[in-house]
Amino acid sequence: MKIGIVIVAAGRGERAGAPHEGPKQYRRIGGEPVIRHTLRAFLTWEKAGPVVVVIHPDDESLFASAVHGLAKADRIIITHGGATRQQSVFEGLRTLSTTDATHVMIHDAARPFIDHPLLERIEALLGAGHVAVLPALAVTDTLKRAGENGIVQETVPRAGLYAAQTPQSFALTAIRSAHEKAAAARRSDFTDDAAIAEWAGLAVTLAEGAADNIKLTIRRDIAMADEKLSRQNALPDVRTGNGYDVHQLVSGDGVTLCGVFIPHDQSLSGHSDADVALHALTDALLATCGAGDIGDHFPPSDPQWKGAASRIFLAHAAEIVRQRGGVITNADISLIAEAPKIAPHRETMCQNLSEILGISRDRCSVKATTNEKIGFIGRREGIAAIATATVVYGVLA
Ligand SMILES: Nc1ccn([C@@H]2O[C@H](COP(=O)(O)OP(=O)(O)OP(=O)(O)O)[C@@H](O)[C@H]2O)c(=O)n1
Ligand SMILES: C[C@](O)(CO)[C@H](O)COP(=O)(O)O
Repeated sequence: MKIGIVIVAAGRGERAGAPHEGPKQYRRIGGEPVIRHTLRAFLTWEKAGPVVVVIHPDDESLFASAVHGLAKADRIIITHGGATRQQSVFEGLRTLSTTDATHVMIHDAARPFIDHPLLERIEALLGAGHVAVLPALAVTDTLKRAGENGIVQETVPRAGLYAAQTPQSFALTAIRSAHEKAAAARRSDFTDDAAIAEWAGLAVTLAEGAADNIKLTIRRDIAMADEKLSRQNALPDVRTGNGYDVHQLVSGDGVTLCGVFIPHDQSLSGHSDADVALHALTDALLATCGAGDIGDHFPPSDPQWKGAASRIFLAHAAEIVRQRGGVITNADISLIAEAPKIAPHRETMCQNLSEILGISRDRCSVKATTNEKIGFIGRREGIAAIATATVVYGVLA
């Protein structure tokens, strides 16, 4: 099973009003265009195959700037839509049929809160052989039918009634031929693909929808979505990372710890200057943004790092953190060493951290303990370091 995605984004959003603000799928919520949120959800879902986006011919440049810099956006196949949602979906299906997709999830660009658990529920049903899957929520309000005069005519029993969502998902050939049949029958009044599937005689299976997966339809929906995301974005994104490193002690004339050379009757062995403390802190910083570890950035197999000062590694990690929008708020290192004595050098070590990381001295801490003569550290066979970094992301965005 290969699941292709069709995202329809060719509508004009008339019910959202304010045409001078552009189509609703390009308006900004939480600082980004609606469609960027929608696309990110699919592009980051590892089971997604080809992604077709159906846009209006007038929106080429709006679309290009909406996806600019979005990870994996180069996978998107763009096609042009028609005058109705039905026609736009049909165009998307035609385009998707040129790929190796066997199934399709058809989604509204105007539903930016789609989440992976819902995609997984649908995928499980498709995988179990259901030809058409409709995410929907049971209606919970009491339903009334009213005349144009605003007078209620009846209360409609809500038992068995569901509000349809997207992505409505199908075996690709089945939904494509249902659309072809509808076009041949000149039926252009379907508001969703499940309705076309039902009309064509396909069995449509319900999947539990998601309360957050609303369609932005009127202006208020967009304002509420913006408020919701802005509230989320306002929460501090505080992350901590930890790092651990150990290097062997061999006979020598001193060790470098936190950038300070301490004369000693042993040295730390390693490819670089073997500054175990800065290595642990480098890993801790990288861990706050999922950027791998020190070995990924400075492989020991690379001769250019032979004898290198480890402050280079730490400065590089700090730069990665900054590029990803992080502000380093604390750096804490615990050294575990039987000897040499660390205490006389702690202040210089903290000042080194402060200078390399570009943060104030009071945000840096170096502590040391012996290992009570126990184990490899106690036997002076090695020195270990544990580091914790605290970084706040997004505050400068
Ligand atoms: N000709 C159309 C009409 C709609 N859509 C897309 O279908 C989704 C759901 O449709 P809807 O909310 O009705 O969007 P609009 O048609 O844009 O809104 P309106 O009906 O208010 O004009 C939206 O992502 C919309 O861009 C589309 O691709 N092509
Ligand atoms: C497909 C759909 O999102 C399912 O709820 C919806 O039917 C499309 O939009 P419309 O507002 O009904 O035109």
